[in-house]
Amino acid sequence: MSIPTLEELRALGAAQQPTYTNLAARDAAVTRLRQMPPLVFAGEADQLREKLGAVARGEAFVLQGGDCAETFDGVNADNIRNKLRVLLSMAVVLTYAASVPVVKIGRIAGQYAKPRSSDTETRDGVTLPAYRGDAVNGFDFTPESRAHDPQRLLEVYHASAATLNLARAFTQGGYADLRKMHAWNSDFVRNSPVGAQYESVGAEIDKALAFMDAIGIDPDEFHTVDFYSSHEALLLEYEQALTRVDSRTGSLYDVSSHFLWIGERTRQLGGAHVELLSRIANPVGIKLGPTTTPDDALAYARKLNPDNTPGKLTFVTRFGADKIRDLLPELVEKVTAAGVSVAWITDPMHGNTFATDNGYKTREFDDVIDEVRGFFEVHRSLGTWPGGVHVELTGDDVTECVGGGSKLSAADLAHRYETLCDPRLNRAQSLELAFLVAEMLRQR
Ligand SMILES: O=C[C@H](O)[C@H](O)COP(=O)(O)O
Ligand SMILES: C=C(OP(=O)(O)O)C(=O)O
Ligand SMILES: [Mn+2]
Repeated sequence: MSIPTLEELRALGAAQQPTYTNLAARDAAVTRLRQMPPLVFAGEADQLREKLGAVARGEAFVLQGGDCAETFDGVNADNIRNKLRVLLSMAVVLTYAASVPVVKIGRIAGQYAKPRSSDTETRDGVTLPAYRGDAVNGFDFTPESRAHDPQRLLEVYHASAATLNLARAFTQGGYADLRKMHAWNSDFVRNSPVGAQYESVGAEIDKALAFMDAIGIDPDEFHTVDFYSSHEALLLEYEQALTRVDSRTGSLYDVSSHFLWIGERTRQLGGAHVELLSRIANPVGIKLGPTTTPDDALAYARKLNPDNTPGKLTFVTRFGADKIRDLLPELVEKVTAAGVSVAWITDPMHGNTFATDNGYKTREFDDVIDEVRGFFEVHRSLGTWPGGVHVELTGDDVTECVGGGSKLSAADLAHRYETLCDPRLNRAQSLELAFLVAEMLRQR
């Protein structure tokens, strides 16, 4: 395998790309990115691929989550810690309540570029380029801010490096110690029912740990957590510049992240995104929306995982709660019958987005849960493994998705609607989802 050039990739056709006007500045940014050290090590991507192999075999479950769109402003300790805390808390609930190993992957440290339904946005008669994520342009509604700026690609690199550095410190340096899981949520245990539920899991785990201590078992796994990064591989300039030859093996790795996925809007067979990800050894995912045929899925598997290596390929289905029970069975049946090794994950967010009358893009918590339930039902009926969930969430108490235990209404959304793209589950809704999914897993 060789690294495809940007010219080769562009010739294949690539949807959802920025339109830079200053090509010299674009090329200078790419040249600089090529000199930057890797953000992740190839060996870590290999480890994740092996863990995802266990998922493909039905022996482990994936929790993948984070912002729809990370922002440069969001690169601060509180924001990163809050996101990690909610993800690790959810993982504890799933691991303990369902007794299944959980592979933890953040939509983090690189999730800065967004595909959009429309190239433009109009406000009060003024039309400007749509916001495409901090990797491309600014959210402020001015011509200067909305211009596509290649210098932002370097800022993505630095923001990702800072985020990963703190994530590594938190997960390897003691904060994620299982003995401290009570402290992670102590502030909100008192005023929410799901907090109290979390506290009772914590108490049970404390008892189990005390018992193991007493008989002299103290494994490393209790002190540190294996945590991986992921984002949508959308911007060709960025991902190609960070695709490198691994000196150990001669294989190619995209060292911008451990796991990369291809989005629903850029999954053209024969297109640039599928080509680039077919060349790398990282574990990769592909989002599959309701128009995906079984033949498409088989073609993706041949192209992205020609050796049929378990863990190399993840199918992330995002059909919508109203479609999953009708459309998923045929896909799973034909892929399984062809002997294709794949980890199946559900994204119960992107097929369930709607706008409220008061103008907010939102999702209904019950629809999200219903899609996960449909995903479990289909896999259970076919004897295949429901391998994980992929969710948009934040560690903060935002009001972006309606419903959940606190019954957020459309009128409540104005209170703390902070996302720059899609609505995320807040901290309580995320933990509620974890308990409900743990229950579904337990019934296997
Ligand atoms: O996560 C991304 C969104 O689903 C995608 O960007 C489409 O959003 P839009 O319809 O607001 O453009
Ligand atoms: C754009 C996204 O999803 P999809 O490609 O499935 O629409 C996303 O994950 O934010
Ligand atoms: Mn999204």
